[in-house]
Amino acid sequence: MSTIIDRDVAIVGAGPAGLMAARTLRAAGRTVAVLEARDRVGGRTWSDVIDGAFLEIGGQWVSPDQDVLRDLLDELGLETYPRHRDGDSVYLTPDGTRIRYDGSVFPAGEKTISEIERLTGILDGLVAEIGADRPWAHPLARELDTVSFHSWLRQQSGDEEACNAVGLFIAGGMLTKPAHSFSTLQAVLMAASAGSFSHLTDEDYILDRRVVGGMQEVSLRIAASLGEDVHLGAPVRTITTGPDGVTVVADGITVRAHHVVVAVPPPLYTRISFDPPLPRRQHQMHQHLSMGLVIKVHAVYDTPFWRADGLSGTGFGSGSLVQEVYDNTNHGDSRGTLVGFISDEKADQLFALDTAERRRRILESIAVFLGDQALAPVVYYESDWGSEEWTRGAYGASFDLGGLSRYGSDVRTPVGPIHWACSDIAGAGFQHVDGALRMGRAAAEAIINPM
Ligand SMILES: Cc1cc2nc3c(=O)[nH]c(=O)nc-3n(C[C@H](O)[C@H](O)[C@H](O)COP(=O)(O)OP(=O)(O)OC[C@H]3O[C@@H](n4cnc5c(N)ncnc54)[C@H](O)[C@@H]3O)c2cc1C
Repeated sequence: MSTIIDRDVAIVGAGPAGLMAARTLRAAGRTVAVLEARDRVGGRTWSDVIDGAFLEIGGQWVSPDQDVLRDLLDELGLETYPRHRDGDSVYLTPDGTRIRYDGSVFPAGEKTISEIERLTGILDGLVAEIGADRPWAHPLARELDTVSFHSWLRQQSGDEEACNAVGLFIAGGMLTKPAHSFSTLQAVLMAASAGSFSHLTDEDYILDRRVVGGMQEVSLRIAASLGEDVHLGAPVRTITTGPDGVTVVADGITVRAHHVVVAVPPPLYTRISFDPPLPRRQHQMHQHLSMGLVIKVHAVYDTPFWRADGLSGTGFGSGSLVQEVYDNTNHGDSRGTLVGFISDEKADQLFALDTAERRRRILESIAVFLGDQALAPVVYYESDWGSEEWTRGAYGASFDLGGLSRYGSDVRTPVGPIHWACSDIAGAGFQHVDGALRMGRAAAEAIINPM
C-alpha cells in the first residue's frame, strides 16, 4: 500500500542539495516532502564508526571560500577544526625518489618548478577570465572544450614532470578521471569553482578544516528540523507532470506537488522514469555526464607515528599508487588516522585484485611516504562509492570532452515544474558540499520567486 500525500514541493534525494532546498522552501512557508532512496540522509557525506574508529567515508573538508557551507555550519551550531599540518611533507619523484620538504616550495628541479609556476599562471589567468558560473559562454569555450587537459598541458610545456604534477591536481586529485578524458574547459571550471588554480594546489587552503562530529551532521541536523517530512528507503521511480503539477512515485509513498526538485547526481537521472519524457536535449546531455572514480583509504594507528618523525603526514606523487596522503586524525582523538586517495585507472587496477592484495599494495604505497609503521594499522577501510547503487562513483560527475560547451547552458534549466539541484551542476563549489548547498538554495529560490 502506497501512502499518498500533498505538498507544495517534492524533493528527490536527501543529500546536502536536497536538504538545503527543503530548508529554504520551509523557511519561505512552503510544505515539502523529501524522498530518499537510502536508509540514511547525507548522500556522499557519511560519517560512521567502523571497527571502533570514527571515519569520514565521504566528503569532509571545508575551505575558506566555501561561505555558504561555512554560514550554514554556524547556523546549525557546528564547529570546525584545522587539519594537522605541522612537519615536513614528502614528494615522490617520477622515478620514485623520496624527497622530504617543508611543504612550501615543490621539491622538483629548478626548471620543473619554473614550468609549474608558469602553467599555474596560465591556468589562473584562464580562471580569472572565464569564471565558474557560465564557462560555456566564454568566447574560448569551444576551443578549450575540444582539447583534453592532458594534450593541452603538453601543448603548453615540454616538461613532463611539470605536466603530470599540474595534471594531478585536477585529474587524479579532483575530477578523478584520467586527464585525457576531460577537456581543458572542464579543468578550468574545476579550478574556478575553488576561486583559482592556485587554491587547488594549496592543500592548506583546499583541505583547510573539518567539521567536529563529521560533515554528515549538516544533513542530519537539517533532516531533524524537517522531522517527518523526510522519508527514508523511498527511491523515486517515476515523475509524472500533469496540468496540476507533478506526481512523484517512490517505493511506499506518492507525493502530489506543484514542483519537484531532483537533487541527485546527473548520471542517476536515468533511474527515474519521466512522463512525459524529458526533452531531447536533456536526454542527450545526461549521457555526457559521468562519475569519476576514487578509492578513499582510511588507516588508523595507535598513535600518529609520523608526527614523531617530524612529518606532517602529507605526501604526493603523481606516479605513485596512492597519489596523495594526509593526516586525517579526528578532533580530540589520541589515535592517528591517515587518509589516502587512489584515482581512476589506478583504482580500476586495484579493484581487479582480491581484498587482501589490494590492502597490501595500498599500505605499501603509503609506507613509501611515511615509513614502515604504516603497514600495520589497527583499523583499515576503503570507501568504495562506485559500488553504491545510489551514487555509482566519486567524487562527482563531470562532462566528457566537448560536453560542457555544448550542453552546459542547460545543465540547470528547469523542465516545467522539474528543477535540478546537485553539487555536480554547480559553478562555485562544483563537486563540493558548498556547491550542493548553493544549488539546493537556488532551486528553492527559483520556486519561491519565479521570474
Ligand atoms: C569520497 C568522497 C570524498 C569527498 N570529499 C569532499 C570534501 O572533502 N569536501 C567537500 O566539500 N566535498 C567532498 N565530496 C563531495 C561531496 O560529498 C558532494 O559534492 C556532496 O555530497 C553532493 O551533495 P548532493 O546533495 O548534490 O548529492 P549527494 O550527496 O550524492 O546526494 C544525493 C542523494 O540522492 C539520493 N538518491 C539518488 N537517487 C535517488 C532516487 N531515485 N530517489 C531518491 N533518492 C535518490 C542518494 O541516495 C543521495 O542521498 C566528496 C565525495 C566523496 C564521495
